[in-house]
Amino acid sequence: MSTQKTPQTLFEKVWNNHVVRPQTDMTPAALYIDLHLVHEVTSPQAFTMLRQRGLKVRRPDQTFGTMDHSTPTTPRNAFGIIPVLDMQASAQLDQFTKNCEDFGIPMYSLGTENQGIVHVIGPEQGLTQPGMTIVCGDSHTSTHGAFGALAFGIGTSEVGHVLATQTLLQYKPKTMAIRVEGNLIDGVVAKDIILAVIAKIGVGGGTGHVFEYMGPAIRGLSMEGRMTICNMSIEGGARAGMVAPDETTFDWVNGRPYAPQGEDFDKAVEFWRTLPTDEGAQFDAEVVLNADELIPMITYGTNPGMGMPIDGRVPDPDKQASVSERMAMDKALTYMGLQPNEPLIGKKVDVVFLGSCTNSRIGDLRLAAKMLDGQKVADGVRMMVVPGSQQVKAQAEAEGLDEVFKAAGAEWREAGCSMCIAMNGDQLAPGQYAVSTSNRNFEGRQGKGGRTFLASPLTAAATAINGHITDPRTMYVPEMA
Ligand SMILES: CC(C)[C@H](C(=O)O)[C@@H](O)C(=O)O
Ligand code: SF4
Repeated sequence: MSTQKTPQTLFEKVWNNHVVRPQTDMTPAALYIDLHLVHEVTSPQAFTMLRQRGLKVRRPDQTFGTMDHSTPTTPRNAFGIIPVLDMQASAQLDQFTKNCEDFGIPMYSLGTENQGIVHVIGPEQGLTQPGMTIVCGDSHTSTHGAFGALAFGIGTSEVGHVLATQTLLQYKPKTMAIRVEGNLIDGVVAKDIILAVIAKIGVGGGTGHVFEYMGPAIRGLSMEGRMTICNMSIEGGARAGMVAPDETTFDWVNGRPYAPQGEDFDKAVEFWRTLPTDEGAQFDAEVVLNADELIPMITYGTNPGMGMPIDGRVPDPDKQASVSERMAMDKALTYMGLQPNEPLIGKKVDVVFLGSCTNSRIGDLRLAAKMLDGQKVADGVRMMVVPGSQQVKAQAEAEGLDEVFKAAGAEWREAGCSMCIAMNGDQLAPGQYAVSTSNRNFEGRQGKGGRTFLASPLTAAATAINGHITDPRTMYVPEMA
């Protein structure tokens, strides 16, 4: 009898480790959830359901809350408090505090030292660890997959289910390998990789799949770069995105407050080393990209798949293969106020937004600060710098990055989702153009009538200086990568 085990992918290992009840032809699998993150927007009805049914939270110790979406990012008042002027937001935040208190869930409230965007604080606190299952009522939960966790967004009724049972009903997704060969050239960063992936496969390209990003270019990325990439997996239609854990991962997790400590950490690492995809394991699909050929990317349209190399021209709807593609592109270009074949370099912008769970970590801020050091944001351009968490903010201030941004004329704000979603007072005015480091460019996403170009922090900083869309390679400081 052969003792050889069938080679497994990273996803399959994590999935199999968490199946409580296997999937059948008729029913989904029940998966055990190691970490459940909650925020103020998608949890209220779930808590209402618990109250109505007289249920408790099954594992409050594996549940964690933070305030992020509807929190203002305006400066603190004389008492060090961030005032919430919007009545609805204020009521939502109060309700969230009450829900977490009533059910015994630890939570970071507005302005406190660890508060921030849910997908920034999980990794930062060491809550996010390799091999875990992680869910949150938020599509960008895919971010946590950068650690080799299986992490994905769930709906509000599922939030209730996980709160009550610590399990989730799921059909097993397929797998897709996204192999990025070669090495990035100067001025090209993780955000450009993921924008290129989505431009290649389209916003529906990953539907029903979990991505595993692999290859030398991914191995060469910092944890922050890997998080940027996993974050936008959902924008390629995927259920989740993962990167196999390695030394970069272990070093990053080591010493964080909720990470295993001392000997426990060593034991954990031993286990984490068993997680990477086995030689010969099969994926259901594969996509290959070459990092050497990538240049900075930017979107021109109203979904994240409408992206192109920054030195390209806006595509012509008439040249699209199908009627539906022609119509979609026509509509997008009309909304964006762009002409077919127009170059984007040189296009004037009104706002530059550096922030969101895609690009608001310390590495993103350092990158932009290097570009902005000693420079000025162009006249007539508003640049907002919004750290992803209070910890990122404190770190940036300790390094003097806030001074660089302020001296350049940018706004230095409190932590939160901010203009990524425009539900907290930070938003574009109708017709305004923004280069944004966030992940979504849908119509009205950053404010009614606002028009978004998604790009990297480097492209954002270069654009802020010139006041028009700029290829960061033309302003590149060598030691920047
Ligand atoms: C509010 C929440 C449901 C939403 C999401 O799930 O992604 C938000 O975070 C977003 O980015 O659009
Ligand atoms: S920063 Fe943007 S994408 Fe991320 S969780 Fe907040 S609203 Fe969603």
